[in-house]
This record gives sequence, structure tokens and C-alpha cells, in this order.
Amino acid sequence: MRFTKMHGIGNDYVYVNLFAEKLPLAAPDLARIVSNRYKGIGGDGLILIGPSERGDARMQMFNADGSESEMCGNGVRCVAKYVYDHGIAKKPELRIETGRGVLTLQMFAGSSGKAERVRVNMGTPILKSADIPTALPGDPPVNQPLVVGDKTISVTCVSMGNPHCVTFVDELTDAWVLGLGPQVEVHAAFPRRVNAEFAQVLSRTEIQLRVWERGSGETQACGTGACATLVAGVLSGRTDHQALIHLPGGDLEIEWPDEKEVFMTGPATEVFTGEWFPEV
Ligand SMILES: N[C@H](CCC[C@H](N)C(=O)O)C(=O)O
Repeated sequence: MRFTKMHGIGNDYVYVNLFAEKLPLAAPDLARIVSNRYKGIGGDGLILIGPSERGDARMQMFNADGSESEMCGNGVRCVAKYVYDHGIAKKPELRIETGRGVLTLQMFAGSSGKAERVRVNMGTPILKSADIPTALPGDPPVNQPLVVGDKTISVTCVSMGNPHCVTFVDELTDAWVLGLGPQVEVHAAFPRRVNAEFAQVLSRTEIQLRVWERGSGETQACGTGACATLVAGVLSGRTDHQALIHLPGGDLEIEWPDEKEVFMTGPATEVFTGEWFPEV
């Protein structure tokens, strides 16, 4: 199976071009095997780029544990870069079909003619608790107490197509991300599990963020998580409608100008291509 390894600020996936390739295994099994950093290709999951009747291409995303997610912010920028650079559709504005509908992306090419940065209209955040989905009260659920083990934390929940639970913290420690993250992910308040964001507000326009992702563990960055965090920052009065989000792998610019659609701008990078041999 031919594949391309790409990342958006260190959030790395194995990309397969279904315009040209057939999958040798069912996608969830393939995601688990290729994501393994010792025995596979290595990545946070698997992303399929295929034909769409509603856009220039369709993205399907699987976490490292094989579960499918509705959306991936860093992934959709990479899919657009792939579609643009490989000539599937070389247009300054692309439409990519995802689990949360068809998104519009603006491409910024460098001097090589290849796409370097991408601005994505991520759509309107979903703020009704039943739709996020979470059992926590409030539409939207802002600053809600959540009992995790012997701790009670205060969380704000947002869906960007996929579910997020944002905790604002004074200091970003492993105890939060690696200790609480896995417990929040599978907490009974989240019937479809959840991505867990831990955010330190540096100023009204700057946030430091680490994310424990549903199905993949801590990643270098999470695009939908950065969007959900800015929305949570606005809803809880902590930030302005635009902020620079610093993640371990790099920075994303997030805007929620009129509290309708969220815009995310950041880089997308192709690292290498290869051929993977299924073990028999
Ligand atoms: N890293 C991705 C999100 C993956 C979300 C996935 N872990 C889920 O189960 O929803 C991003 O850049 O948005």
C-alpha cells in the first residue's frame, strides 16, 4: 500500500490516496497497525483521501486505536495540501467533505508553488449538551463541575463535529494531561468518549494548550481542540474572539469573529512517501 506521511504542527497521520490505492485491510484494523511507532509506519492515526460527490475530496479519519472520528483540524489542512500539491484539484479554495459536512479551505502557496499554510472555515461549534454529546448540564455547558477520581474539576464542553472537554489550568503539568486526561476521555459524562484539552491562558489573545486525544493519547497538537478551546475561552469570558494557540508542536491562529463560524489557520507539511507491506 502506498502512503504519504504528513503532519500539521507535529500531529502526524498516515495518509492514503483512495483515488489511486485500495486498502489491503478494513480501515480500523489498518489504522491500529500502521499507527504503531515500532512495528508500523508510526502516526497518531490514519487518514483516507477519497473522491467526493459534494466537494473536491473526502476525508475519513481513524485514531491510533482504530476508532473513527468525525473531524480532524490538522488532518483537513493536510488533506487539502495533498489535493492541491498532487493536482487532484489545484484551486486556491478547496472544498473537503468531512464527517461534519463540507468545509471550505483557503490555500496559501509558497515560492515552490506548493501549499504551505491553510485557512479553514471549521463551521459553527455545537454547544447543546445533548449534541456534543455530554450528560453535563447547560446549553452550552460552561464551567461545569466534573468529578474525576478524587478531584472535582471545572470544565467547558464544545463539539467541533467531534467532542471536546476543556479544562483551564494555572499550570500545564503531566499530572493534568497524562493523569487526568485518560480519565476524562472515558468519563461516564461523555457517551462517545471525549478529547480532553488542558489550557493555560497567557493573555486574552494567547493560550498554551496540551491535548489528550480520544483514541490516540497525547498528541503534539489538535486543531479541533484548539478551536474548541478558543470557543470555551470566549464562552467563559477568559479570552477575546481571536487568539494564538501554542501547542507542543507549534502554533495555530484561531478566530471566532461573530460567534458563528470558527476559522483556523496553520501550516501543513508532507514528510515522506513510502510503500507498506501488510504482514501475512
Ligand atoms: N488531532 C485532530 C483531532 C482528532 C480527534 C480525534 N482524536 C477524535 O477522536 O475526535 C485535530 O487536529 O483536530
